[in-house]
Amino acid sequence: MHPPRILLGVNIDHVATLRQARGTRYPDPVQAALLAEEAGADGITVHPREDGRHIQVRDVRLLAEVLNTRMNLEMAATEAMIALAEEVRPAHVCLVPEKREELTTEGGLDVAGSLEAVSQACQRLAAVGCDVSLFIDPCVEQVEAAARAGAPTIELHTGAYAEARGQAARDEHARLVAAAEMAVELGLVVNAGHGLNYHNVEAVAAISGLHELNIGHAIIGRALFVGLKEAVAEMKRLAIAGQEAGLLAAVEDHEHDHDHGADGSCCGA
Ligand SMILES: CC(=O)[C@@H](O)[C@H](O)COP(=O)(O)O
Ligand SMILES: NCC(=O)COP(=O)(O)O
Repeated sequence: MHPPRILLGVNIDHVATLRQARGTRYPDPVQAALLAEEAGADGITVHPREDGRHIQVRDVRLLAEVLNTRMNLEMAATEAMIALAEEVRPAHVCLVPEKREELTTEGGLDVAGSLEAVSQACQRLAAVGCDVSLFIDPCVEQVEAAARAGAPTIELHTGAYAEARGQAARDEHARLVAAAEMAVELGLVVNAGHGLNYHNVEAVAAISGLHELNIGHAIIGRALFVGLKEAVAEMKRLAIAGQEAGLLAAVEDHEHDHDHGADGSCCGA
């Protein structure tokens, strides 16, 4: 059976980065979100940081009123952010680690090391109807902890894969494959994101069991040259093409195993 088409969540943080750089009223991330939806975005992701460097609380409140798809609110599990989520009740909340001095999210949430606190945050958010996801590194320990914390969804941090080259990139890809496989076995919904771009997205979309990719920086960067709608549509085409290629490769592997025996012996002719 063909799995559901992979979804694309568009992160619009960096539209707000440009606005905040001058303290102007433009470009407005809310306008960007509506255009991204028109171009085929399946959801809109925002990450209001504690230091207010891009997305503002005003943006989150307005988006909650006007979005036609779903909001994925990425946030640190602080009291202030949980209160905001309880107020606006986004469809999805993704809990992420946050450091003021970081340029961008450096690693995944240490769910294994803070199981009690993460479980409590998950319960509070689920109580107001949010589907909670945990942004974690692709490692077995964190995937298992996410399942124990009671989150229905994880988002695998693809940053290390995106930054690696050559054999290191293949190794990081293999970690993502293994983490996704384990998460699916544990009954989790599996998303992925961070640092994905027009060159590396297909290999990630090809990973079996992925539900959604969340992509921002590369799309907003490309939008400068081709327009936001085209940038979103192009990314969506690549994600779907990647998923199709992954499915085809899985069928070919299966046929190869059938013809040759899973142990390599030949049983075809
Ligand atoms: C959690 C994550 O991977 C992204 O949302 C990322 O944090 C985008 O926001 P920044 O660019 O502010 O890191
Ligand atoms: N969670 C990842 C995300 O929302 C987008 O990250 P990036 O594409 O801006 O690196």
